[in-house]
Amino acid sequence: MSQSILDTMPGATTGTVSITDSLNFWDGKRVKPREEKNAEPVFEPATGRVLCQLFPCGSEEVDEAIKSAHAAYQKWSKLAGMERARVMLEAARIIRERRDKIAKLEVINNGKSITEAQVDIDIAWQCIEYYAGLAGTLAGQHIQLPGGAFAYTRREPLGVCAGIGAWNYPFQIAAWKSAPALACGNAMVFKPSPMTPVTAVILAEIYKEAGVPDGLFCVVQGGAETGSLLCHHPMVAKVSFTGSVPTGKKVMEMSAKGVKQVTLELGGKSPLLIFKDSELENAVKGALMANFLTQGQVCCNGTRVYVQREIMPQFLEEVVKRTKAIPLGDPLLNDTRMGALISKPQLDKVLRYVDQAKKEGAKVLCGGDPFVPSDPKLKGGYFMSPCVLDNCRDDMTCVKEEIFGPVMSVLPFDTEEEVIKRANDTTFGLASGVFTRDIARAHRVAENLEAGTCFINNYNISPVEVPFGGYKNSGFGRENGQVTIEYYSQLKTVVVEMGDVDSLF
Ligand SMILES: NC(=O)C1=CN([C@@H]2O[C@H](COP(=O)(O)OP(=O)(O)OC[C@H]3O[C@@H](n4cnc5c(N)ncnc54)[C@H](O)[C@@H]3O)[C@@H](O)[C@H]2O)C=CC1
Repeated sequence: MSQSILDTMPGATTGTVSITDSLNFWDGKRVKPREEKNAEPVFEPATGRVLCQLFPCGSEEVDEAIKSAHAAYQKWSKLAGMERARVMLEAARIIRERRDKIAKLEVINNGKSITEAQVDIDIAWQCIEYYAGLAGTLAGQHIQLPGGAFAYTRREPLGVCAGIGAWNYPFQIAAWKSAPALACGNAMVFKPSPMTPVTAVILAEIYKEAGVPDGLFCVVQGGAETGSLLCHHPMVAKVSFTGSVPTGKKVMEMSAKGVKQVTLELGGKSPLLIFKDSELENAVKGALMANFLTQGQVCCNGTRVYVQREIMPQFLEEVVKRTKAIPLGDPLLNDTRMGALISKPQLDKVLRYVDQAKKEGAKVLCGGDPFVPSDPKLKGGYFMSPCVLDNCRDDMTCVKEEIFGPVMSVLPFDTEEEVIKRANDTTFGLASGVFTRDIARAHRVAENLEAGTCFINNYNISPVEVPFGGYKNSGFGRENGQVTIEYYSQLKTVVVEMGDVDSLF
């Protein structure tokens, strides 16, 4: 039981945890893999040790999970919103109570710093609490028609929804997808990234403990194959996906075959515009928040930092000073602010981007190297020093492609008109940001940037009340906020005749 792994967390340190519990969950319990074949090792990023083995679910297991979700859906969808809310609030309470233990387990599997993981878990329970609050408000409309006839609409769930997650926010993504789904009366089968399989099943156990019907939130483990089984399954009504653009396109294609609804939360290469009238210290802090959370592996990061030419020297001096001072190392230590990247291949990929940037003429002002902490147990970890690149141009690879690592590209600009054009010259459109003291400019820039979010005088804050999602290739549909109810429900119109049928025939 998860209790046991969570209960070992208070004393756990980096490099000491192994997980042998099975990581699938349906019918209200952990389920052993049917066959222990095609095992994939799951690593602890801070040490490079094997944390556990992942056994991908095949078609029979996926089918079993979906059927168990469907049975739960039939019970759950008949409850009043207020009844669902009560169970969800209990789940939120349990998460809040175990927050530090869950955060620790998340760090061991993901490599991010404990301070950040604690925030992630807080955002997860807040999201469940928020949608619990909305569950009781779901309602339709009443429309009067001629002759006393009338119509009304019912907001109904979709059925079994599939959630497919990325590895950068494992527990939080599972909460962001399941909370609105469950609030609307749906069930969910969730597939975490095969690199971070460990905490979604803790969420499943907590929902169960809070009182959801068995099967309401299931976890199937696996990679692309298991994910495509979910997308193709005829009993899945909707797929909500977080991940890369190429995979998102495949998910949409597969879902189209069954006319399933999709929400796609994909990658980005977001611009951050810093005008010369900005409060410089805040702008610098904003640029760090826009680039270095979760070792830079954040989809909405503002990795193209456009700085107005007049303030470039002061900005660079301050940003480099603060970047060099980021405490890097054992992610379970409270003082650490940057941990390890998710995997060796991801680390190598990010380092290659830095090399490529140098070849194309960028100047490394700091970082961009592999980092070996002095603690011997961290020698095999996937660490690199956070990097600031100067002398960047819009046509460079590091400015055009999503790096998904701690690499900030800084570019000079002269005018507002010019920088908006350059900022929008991308196929992505997830987020954007602007620092300025000029209130009219701030709103004008926000209006003109082609992105799903624009942060004014801050960056990367994501309160659960606020919708989150992309423009252009960064996807569509939204997570968080009231609007997400629309993406997990459908409207039924009921038309009521009060007189005789006026037939044309
Ligand atoms: N917009 C957003 O909210 C976020 C976007 N991302 C994006 O995700 C990427 C990094 O995450 P990864 O896990 O490497 O992305 P990925 O696209 O490789 O995988 C995402 C998920 O899809 C699954 N998957 C892979 N192939 C599949 C297929 N053919 N059918 C169904 N499922 C499949 C994976 O197993 C994983 O669970 C980055 O590009 C990043 O920008 C990451 C986090 C948040």
